[in-house]
Amino acid sequence: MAGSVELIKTSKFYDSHRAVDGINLKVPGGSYCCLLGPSGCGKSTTLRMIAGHEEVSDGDILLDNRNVTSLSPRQRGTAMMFQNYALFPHLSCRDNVAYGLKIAGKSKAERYRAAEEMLELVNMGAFADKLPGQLSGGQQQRIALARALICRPDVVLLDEPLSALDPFLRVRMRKELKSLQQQLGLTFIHVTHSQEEAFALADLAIVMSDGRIEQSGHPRHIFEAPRTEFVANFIGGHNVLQPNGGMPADLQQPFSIRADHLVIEPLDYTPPNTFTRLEATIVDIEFQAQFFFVETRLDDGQLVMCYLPEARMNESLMCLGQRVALHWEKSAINLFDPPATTR
Ligand SMILES: Nc1ncnc2c1ncn2[C@@H]1O[C@H](COP(=O)(O)OP(=O)(O)OP(=O)(O)O)[C@@H](O)[C@H]1O
Repeated sequence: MAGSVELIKTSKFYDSHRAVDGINLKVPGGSYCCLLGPSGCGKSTTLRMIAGHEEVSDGDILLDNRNVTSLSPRQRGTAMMFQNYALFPHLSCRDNVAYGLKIAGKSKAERYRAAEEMLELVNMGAFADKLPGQLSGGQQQRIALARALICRPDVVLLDEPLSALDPFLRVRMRKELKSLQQQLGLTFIHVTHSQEEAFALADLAIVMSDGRIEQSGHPRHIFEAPRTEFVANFIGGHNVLQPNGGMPADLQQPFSIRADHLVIEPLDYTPPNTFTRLEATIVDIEFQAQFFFVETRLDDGQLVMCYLPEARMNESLMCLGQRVALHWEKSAINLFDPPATTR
């Protein structure tokens, strides 16, 4: 399928600072790929290099196996949608959407016909004559998307496209983005801070840290088996623990265990021998609708969080300061890659 993107040992230096550090990445055509990571890890720089808005310091970028590293944004067949939508405030929605075709030298009739088609595609046909300032955030986002799509790109690059929206609209618009991407069969590369957003959208999630790729793959696979301590901490829902005297002797290295894979029982409970048992003290309890978040402290000071479904919450057992026994099935332990092979 058209729209494959490949980065080969691609780096970006700002003076001596390595914003992106020799990353290798293959995004198959037609994928929904999310670049995910904390602020400053190099997501937007990577996206801008793919778009051609940022010069590559080292390495190559291939689009459909064609080396585009030194081509201008317009020569690449990509379209970019910016965080603040960057709509022209004095132009109607029709003219905003048609803008790319004007630059490409198309006639007014041709660009208006195409703009109206795109406006229909994003359900904004009725707003063609409005100015961006007359639209809600979600509507502006649809116009920005129509504008990005009008030149029929194979690859759409989206920099934090949902961050300006309130939480309710964000969830609605992310469903629309995904359904449009599937309907058009395009490659979307979407930058986000939000693990939840990336996991909901991506068939391919790329977790970045400090200019490098920590882990890439299907979100479900990343969640089931984070390869590094950083990934386990960043995606959330995991406890990263250091082995201590109370843990099985074969656990010699840090490991992670999912918060929803832990069981809390009274101290006198003895689990089957396929389980690890540790004693802990409850230090925090939060009600979070479908489940309770219970934080405990092991005797060596490590904090362990547990998600307990509401139905399993025993209010007499779960109170602050209570001593409890934590259990987890040994098979639920996730071991990280040895440091030398993680990057
Ligand atoms: N034009 C620039 N000049 C100098 N340094 C830059 C420039 N743009 C980005 N950087 C630096 O490069 C690193 C990566 O920045 P980038 O914007 O790619 O991160 P990001 O992961 O997208 O962050 P955020 O989520 O906050 O947007 C940061 O340390 C940033 O300060």
